[in-house]
Amino acid sequence: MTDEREPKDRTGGPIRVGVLGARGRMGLEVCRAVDAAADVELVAAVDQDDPLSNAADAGAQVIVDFTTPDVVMDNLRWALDQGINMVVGTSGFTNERLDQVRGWLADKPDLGVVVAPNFGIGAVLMMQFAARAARFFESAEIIEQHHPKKVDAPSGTALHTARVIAQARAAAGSAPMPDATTDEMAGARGTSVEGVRVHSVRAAGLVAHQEVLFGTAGETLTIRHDSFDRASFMPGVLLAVRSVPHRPGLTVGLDALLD
Ligand SMILES: NC(=O)C1=CN([C@@H]2O[C@H](COP(=O)(O)OP(=O)(O)OC[C@H]3O[C@@H](n4cnc5c(N)ncnc54)[C@H](OP(=O)(O)O)[C@@H]3O)[C@@H](O)[C@H]2O)C=CC1
Ligand SMILES: O=C(O)C1=N[C@H](C(=O)O)C[C@H](O)C1
Repeated sequence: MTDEREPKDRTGGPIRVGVLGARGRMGLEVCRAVDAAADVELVAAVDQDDPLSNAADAGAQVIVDFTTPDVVMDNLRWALDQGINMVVGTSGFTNERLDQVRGWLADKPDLGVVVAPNFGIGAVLMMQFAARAARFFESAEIIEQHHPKKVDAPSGTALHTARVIAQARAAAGSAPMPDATTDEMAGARGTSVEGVRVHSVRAAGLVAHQEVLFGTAGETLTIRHDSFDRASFMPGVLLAVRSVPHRPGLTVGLDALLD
């Protein structure tokens, strides 16, 4: 996936990349990864209080956003208005937000946006395996674990996983999950995302981890993914940066890029 023979931009030069959230945990790692790859070039590193126009002025062809859920939609709108493709890792994407992005793209047929809840290849596979397993089990619960500086809960990955499990169960006509709880302290059963219970753990020492627990008569299946280092996300980010100039419209998740 980091093959340097990948197509570069249409002029044959390196793809010019701007990073938003460039001084954050992910942004710093993305700047390093872009610097280290021969077929992409870091032209702008923008963080809080820097003008977004730095990225457009530097001629960015792709903007990578790892900021916060409260500013990412404004960043997206701005980049599309500037005619710049976007790769978005920032969490907070509801179905409504995705529809809004599709609406913005409707009159920009040459532009592409990739929104990926998780750029870790193992995490993408974990979500695919969970979707495949969903129809075979009566019960499914998600336990996500992250570092305590994470601002959102549940994680974007957990929300996406819950949605794909719910879709697979609906398509299979699965019955509601068994759960006789009637006496519950608030939060004890996590939160329900489209009928799938999600539990969020925050603890020092963690990076990004998720278990999907399936159960049915006499057996359970646990699918677990661990990111121990943010380097785990970089092959996926670079894959999206290389792909997005050739993928008009909205791509959600890395699945289509890995086929
Ligand atoms: N899809 C994936 O694979 C992954 C997604 N994420 C997601 O990425 C996001 C960022 O995570 P993380 O790097 O840990 O968070 P950080 O808080 O470390 O980084 C966010 C950075 O964005 C900056 N920022 C805030 N507002 C703006 C703005 N308007 N313009 C430019 N920069 C801005 C922040 O500045 P300041 O601190 O000064 O406010 C900070 O430097 C989160 O939503 C997280 O869930 C994280 C890992 C992987
Ligand atoms: O904030 C993080 O760290 C992460 N955020 C993403 C999410 O919300 O799922 C991806 C990964 O879990 C790391």
